[in-house]
Order: sequence, then C-alpha cells, then structure tokens
Amino acid sequence: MKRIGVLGGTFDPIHLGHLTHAEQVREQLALDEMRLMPAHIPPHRASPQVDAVERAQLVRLALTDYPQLTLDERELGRQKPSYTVDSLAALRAESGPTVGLYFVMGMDSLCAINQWHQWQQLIELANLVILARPEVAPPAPGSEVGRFVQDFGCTRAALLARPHGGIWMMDALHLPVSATDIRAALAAGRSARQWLTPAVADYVEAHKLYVALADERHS
Ligand SMILES: Nc1ncnc2c1ncn2[C@@H]1O[C@H](COP(=O)(O)OP(=O)(O)OP(=O)(O)O)[C@@H](O)[C@H]1O
Ligand SMILES: O=C(O)c1ccc[n+]([C@@H]2O[C@H](COP(=O)([O-])O)[C@@H](O)[C@H]2O)c1
Repeated sequence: MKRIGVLGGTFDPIHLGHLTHAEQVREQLALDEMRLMPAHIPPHRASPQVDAVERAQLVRLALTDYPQLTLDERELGRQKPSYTVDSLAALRAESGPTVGLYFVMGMDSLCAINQWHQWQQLIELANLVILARPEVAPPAPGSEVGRFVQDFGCTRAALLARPHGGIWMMDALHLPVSATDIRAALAAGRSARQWLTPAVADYVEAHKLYVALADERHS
C-alpha cells in the first residue's frame, strides 16, 4: 500500500521541531512521501506575520537540508480559510481510495480538533498521527475529543494497514520549540538560529523577518 504523510502548519516560520517530527513520522511509518503543507489563511488563529508566499519560500529553503521531505502547495492558491478537510478531500481524490493518507499534528492541534471545519470527516479521509507536546496534556477521556481518540485510536501496525480511519499517538523525540518562541526571540533582537535550518536562518536575518519594527524590513 502506498503511504503519504502530510504535516499541515502555519510555519511562521518553519523550525526544527516541524522538520524532525516530519522526518520521524516518515521513518516510523515507512512513508513513500512526507509532505509539508503551509496554510495560506490558517483557520482559528490571527493572521500570520509573514505572508503565505514567503512562508512557503522558507519551507523550500528548509527542504534543501531535508531532501526526503516535499512541499505541498495546494493551500496557497485558495482564497479562503485553509480548511484541512478540503485539502484532504482533494488529496484523496487525486490518490484514490487505497492509498494510506496520514495527517500529522501536535497534541495542541488534536485538543482543539472538534473546533475544525467538518472535523468528523477528517477520519473518513485520512489517518491521524499525533505528536506529543509535553506542555500540552492529552484530551480528557470523557471529553468529546477524548471519546474520538478512544473510538479511533489504534496501534502502529493497524495504522499501517489502513488507508484512513485510525489515530496513532506516536512516541517521538520532542524538540521543545515553537514558532511563537522564535518570533518572540527575533522581535527582542535575539538569535533563533539554533531552531532553524541554516538557509532559513540566513533568509530570516537578511530580510529582517519578525523584527519588532515593521519598517525595519527592506531598509
Ligand atoms: N515542537 C513541536 N513538537 C511537536 N509538534 C509541533 C511542534 N511545533 C509544531 N508542531 C505541530 O506542527 C503543526 C504546525 O505547527 P505550527 O506551524 O502552528 O507551529 P507552532 O510552532 O505550533 O507555531 P505557533 O507557536 O505559531 O503556534 C501543528 O500541528 C503543531 O502542533
Ligand atoms: O480545518 C480547520 O478547520 C483547521 C483549524 C485549525 C487548524 N487547521 C490546520 O492545522 C494545521 C496546524 O494549524 P496551526 O494553526 O497550528 O498552524 C494547519 O494545517 C491548519 O490549516 C485546520
């Protein structure tokens, strides 16, 4: 069975947490493809500081150090909120019913998944791979999301055999980094190089992304 993984994100900016996690999922599930899919208009959060074209450019730069990962640009062209259900439906239509699809998200995303657009359809289209974030507790067993995990949770072996319909809590090496921390460091004039690939760090510094004063850009 062919298997395709997708890590969706705002990637404002893309960092080593995203990349190492995507890489671990690719290895642990023996994926044929592992895609990074930047959101154009991320639902349920404030507008990103950097526009989608430039965030995608940062992903391209990051992938020069991670050639086993690829960029999925499907959300960039859509002039409406980047609902994951739309992207997975399009990917399912392209790939056919028997390909294994694996949508990857951190525990913070899982905890709020019942707020997502048409969230119960997601599991009809793909499997979900959840990465722990130690600062975020798993959903409480009696909650709506807790019951969702109970109903669809499965082992890695079961997940490998399913085109869709399973949730797997992956035990991954965690990098304690977030894009929020990176933006805050850069806005305060500190370096964030340790959390970025060299090419991304060079671009961010050269273009003065995330500095406190917007008019410092392009100066
Ligand atoms: N260090 C990390 N460990 C595990 N998952 C992560 C990590 N950073 C991001 N993710 C997951 O990657 C996906 C995309 O994340 P996103 O682009 O929002 O990055 P972020 O670092 O969480 O950003 P922000 O701090 O701006 O919310 C989400 O599902 C998120 O949970
Ligand atoms: O489809 C939705 O309603 C939805 C709501 C919130 C987040 N998402 C997706 O979840 C991924 C991570 O989102 P974020 O905001 O944590 O970067 C990204 O691909 C978003 O498009 C999707």
